[in-house]
Amino acid sequence: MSTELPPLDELLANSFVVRLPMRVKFRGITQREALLIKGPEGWGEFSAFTEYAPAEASRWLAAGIEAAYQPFPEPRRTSIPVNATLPAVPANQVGTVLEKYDAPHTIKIKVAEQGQSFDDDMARVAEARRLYPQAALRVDANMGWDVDQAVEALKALSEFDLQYAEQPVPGITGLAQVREKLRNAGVDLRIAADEAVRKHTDPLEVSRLGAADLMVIKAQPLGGIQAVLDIAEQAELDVVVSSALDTSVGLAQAAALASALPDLPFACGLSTGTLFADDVSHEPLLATAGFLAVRRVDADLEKLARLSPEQQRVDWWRHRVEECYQYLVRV
Ligand SMILES: O=C(O)CCC(=O)C1=CC=C[C@@H](O)[C@@H]1C(=O)O
Ligand SMILES: [Mg+2]
Repeated sequence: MSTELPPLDELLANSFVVRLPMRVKFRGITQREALLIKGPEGWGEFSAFTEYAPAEASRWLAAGIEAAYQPFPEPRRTSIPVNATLPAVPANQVGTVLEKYDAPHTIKIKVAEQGQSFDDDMARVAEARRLYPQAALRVDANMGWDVDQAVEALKALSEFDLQYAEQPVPGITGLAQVREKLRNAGVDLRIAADEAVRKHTDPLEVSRLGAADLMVIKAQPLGGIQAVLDIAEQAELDVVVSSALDTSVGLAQAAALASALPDLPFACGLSTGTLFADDVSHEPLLATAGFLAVRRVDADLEKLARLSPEQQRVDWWRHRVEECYQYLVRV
């Protein structure tokens, strides 16, 4: 990366910190912070989750720099099928949350949330199925189960006809075990790897070991469009592009990634703009009837000013850029 890195002071001079309010709690947060970079090719986003250490967060910075300084790749498609994302809300809120998405054909439902029970998951998925009988449903446990819990839970949830289950347990071997146990029990449910790809030192190990059926790939966590296209090319598994809960600027980069892949067999998790109550552009990247346009998104300066958090958070993000930049210089 070091040869392509712009000077740090140039990056900082063109950086803007925002905090977006969310309509509904997701991943334990109700406000999403991000640092946006204005570059010669357009806007880029750096929004590694605040608990991530610099080594991991630096890949997100590389992605933000790529978006601001490099053109997006030649698209193979101009519109991307996307899934609605349903946070781990109580069953009686499922309708209200999903109503915000325009005619979703695919819905990803969070399950195994800390502090909740398996009955909560069953009720949430049952309600989504009742309201959207034709939709493809998938679940994401974010590693919230152990192997036995996952097998039991997924056997029961399969009743609702699931497209796949994302990262039911931690690790790569755990995924392989869940997959095999489900097969042995006669449950033919695809397993997708997410954290086992984006948080692993080698994102391709899942594929090499055949531990899952699908790989979730994300532009920011994996270091940008080019890095992910390389991973996808080497992977022997189907890939699903997903968001990193980015603002519309980051979603545009993720949609550009999806637009450049040779095959796009599954709807992408890029409808998360709907989870925000406000965004960085007057033309946020939101799906229409389950499809997202492939286009650059420019942040609006008036919005950026209005969404700027207190100075202490601005300083924190700028310092984080400096720390992550040092990592990228060394790579
Ligand atoms: O894939 C989607 O439908 C939306 C994106 C999404 O679920 C996520 C975005 C950001 C952080 C992750 O915890 C989460 C995921 O696990 O896939
Ligand atoms: Mg996931």
